[in-house]
Amino acid sequence: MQMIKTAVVGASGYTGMELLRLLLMHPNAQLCCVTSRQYAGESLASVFPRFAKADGSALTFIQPEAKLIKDSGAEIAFLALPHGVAAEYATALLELGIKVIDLSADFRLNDQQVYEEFYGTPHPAPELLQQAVYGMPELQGRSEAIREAQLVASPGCYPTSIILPLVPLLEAGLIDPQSIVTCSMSGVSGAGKSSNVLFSFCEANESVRAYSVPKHRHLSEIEQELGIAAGTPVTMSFTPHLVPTHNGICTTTSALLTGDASKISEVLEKAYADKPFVRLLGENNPADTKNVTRTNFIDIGWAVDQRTGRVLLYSAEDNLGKGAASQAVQSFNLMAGLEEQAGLHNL
Ligand SMILES: NC(=O)C1=CN([C@@H]2O[C@H](COP(=O)(O)OP(=O)(O)OC[C@H]3O[C@@H](n4cnc5c(N)ncnc54)[C@H](OP(=O)(O)O)[C@@H]3O)[C@@H](O)[C@H]2O)C=CC1
Ligand SMILES: CC(=O)N[C@@H](CCC(=O)OP(=O)(O)O)C(=O)O
Repeated sequence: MQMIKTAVVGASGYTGMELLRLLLMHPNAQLCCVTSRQYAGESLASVFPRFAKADGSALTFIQPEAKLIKDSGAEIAFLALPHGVAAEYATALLELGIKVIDLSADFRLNDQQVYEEFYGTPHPAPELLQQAVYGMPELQGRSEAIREAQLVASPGCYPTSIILPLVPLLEAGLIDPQSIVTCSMSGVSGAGKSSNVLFSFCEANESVRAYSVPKHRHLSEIEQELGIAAGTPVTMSFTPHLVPTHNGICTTTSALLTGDASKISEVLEKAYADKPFVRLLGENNPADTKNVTRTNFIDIGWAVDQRTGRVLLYSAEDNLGKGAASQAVQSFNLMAGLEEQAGLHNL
C-alpha cells in the first residue's frame, strides 16, 4: 500500500491535534514528525492521552526546525501555526523539497495589498502568493490545481461555510453579488488554544456575542473567492458570533434573488452531486452543527423568503474539520494521488 510520510508542524494546538487524529487513522499516511516548542522531547501519548494505544503514539515531539523536519523523511508537511509564523516555515520547507499544506491565512489571498490591509502587517513571503492554491476542492478546477500544487493554502473556517453555498448561485447569476449578508456562529475552539480571557470558560459559557465587526479578516478571502465566482468584485456584510460550544460553525447567508427561484435546487444539486463532502439538505431545511461534528461534511439547506425576495442559505460544518484539519487532509489526498475520501470516511 502507498504510504506518504507526513509532518504536522504546530501539532500541540487544536487543529494540530485534529490533524494528528486523522493522520493516525489514515490508511496511506505515515506520521513521521510532530513539532511543538513546549512539548519537544515528550511522546504523543503523554501529551495527548487519547492517542495512547494508536500506532505511532510513541512518536516524540521535536522542535519546529525545517532541517529536523526534513531529516524525519517527511514528504508533505501540514502547518498548523499562527499566520505570520506559517509563512517562514513554508518558505524553508519548500526550499527543502517538502510539499506544504498551510492551515493559516498566510497564502489564501492572491493580492499582497489585501493581505496587508486585513492582517495589518507586511506579508512575510509575498513571492509565494501566486504559486499557492486556495485549497477548496469543490470549487471549479480547484481539485486539479491542488493535485499539482507544491503549496496549498487551506481555507479559513468561516469562509468554507460561506463560500460553498453561494458559489453555484453566483455562477448561475441567480443572486445579486452586492446584496450578500451573512451571519455565523462559531464554537470556542475556533480561536485556538488561546490564553485570551475572552475565550475562558466563565467569559464564553452561557453567553453569545458578535465580535470582529464590521471587518473580520476572513472577509478578504470570502470576497476574493465570491468575486471569482461572480466575475465581478464582491463587497458584503459578515457578522461572526462566538457561541458556547466546543466545535462547530453554523452560518446563515441571505442575498437578493435576481433569477428564477425555482432553479436554486437544480443549481446546487448540479454543482455538488459528485462532491462527496457536500450534503444538500433541501429546501426549508436549516443545517445543524451536531450532524457534522468530527467529520469533513458541510451540510447546506436553503429557503426562499417571498416577502423580501431573498434566498436564505443555511450551512453547518465543524470548524476543526471541514473548516480546517479534514479539509487539509482532503487536499493531502489529492496532492498524494490518493482517493479524495481516503481516511475521511467517518460519519
Ligand atoms: N481553530 C480553528 O478552528 C481554525 C484554525 N485555523 C488556523 O490554523 C492555524 C492553527 O490554529 P489552531 O490550531 O487553532 O491554533 P493553536 O493556538 O491551538 O495552536 C498553534 C500551534 O502553533 C504552535 N506555535 C505557536 N507559535 C509558534 C511559533 N512562533 N513557532 C512555532 N510554533 C508555534 C503552537 O505550538 P507550541 O506553542 O507548543 O510550539 C501550537 O501547536 C492558525 O493559523 C489558525 O488561524 C484555520 C481554520 C480553523
Ligand atoms: C472563534 C474565533 O475566534 N474564530 C477565529 C477564526 C480564526 C481562524 O481560524 O481563522 P484563520 O485560519 O484565518 O486565522 C476568529 O474569528 O479569528
